[in-house]
Amino acid sequence: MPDPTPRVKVCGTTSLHDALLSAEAGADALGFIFAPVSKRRVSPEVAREAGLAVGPVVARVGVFLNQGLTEVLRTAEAARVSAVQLHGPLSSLYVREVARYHPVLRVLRPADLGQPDALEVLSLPGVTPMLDAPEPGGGVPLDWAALRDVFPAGAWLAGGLGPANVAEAVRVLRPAGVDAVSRLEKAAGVKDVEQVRAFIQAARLQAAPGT
Ligand SMILES: O=C(O)c1ccccc1N[C@@H]1O[C@H](COP(=O)(O)O)[C@@H](O)[C@H]1O
Repeated sequence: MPDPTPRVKVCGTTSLHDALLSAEAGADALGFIFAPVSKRRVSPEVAREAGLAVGPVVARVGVFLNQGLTEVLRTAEAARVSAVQLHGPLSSLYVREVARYHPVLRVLRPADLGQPDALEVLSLPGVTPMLDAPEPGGGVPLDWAALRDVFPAGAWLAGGLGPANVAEAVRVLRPAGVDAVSRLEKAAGVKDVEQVRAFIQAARLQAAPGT
């Protein structure tokens, strides 16, 4: 039986200080956003330093939005991330190419489910789907009940998750992992330690047997 405890990713890490804060709070993965449009954008150099500091176990995920293949591969290498998260309307060929070099979290919107390209992505080795709202980093939750019958096995969940609602999301969809950013901040790109701790605890609470 698969482990019902979701992995927990804290995204939008922009400093060494916040990387250590999230790791000490128990995060399984840290997200580093390299999308130029993001108010949480971080340089590969800072991501690399922060990623090295959290030790061998915490995953470091480079987050990209509709960026060129060469840019993604070069940035991921420079930042020494352990996985890549891909947002945007990307072909399955592109996703497959990135997955030759890095484990991939491929972000899909609910409307993508059932589309031929999304189905192909779900079958690619080394690619894990993540369901997110149409506007990444927007803090808007998905309709979990509506997704219950179509949520892909082994998928991660993002979109407006925070300490107050993550346990319910986990209860409804049983995702393999959860990911959040905007509800864990005191300002854009700056973590709120209480929210980070509470998010990680709440995500794991509902996973206990019998709940
Ligand atoms: O947060 C951003 O600025 C961002 C920009 C570009 C791509 C992804 C981004 N964030 C991702 O958005 C989701 C959920 O965010 P939220 O919790 O709803 O605020 C998460 O996967 C982040 O990695």
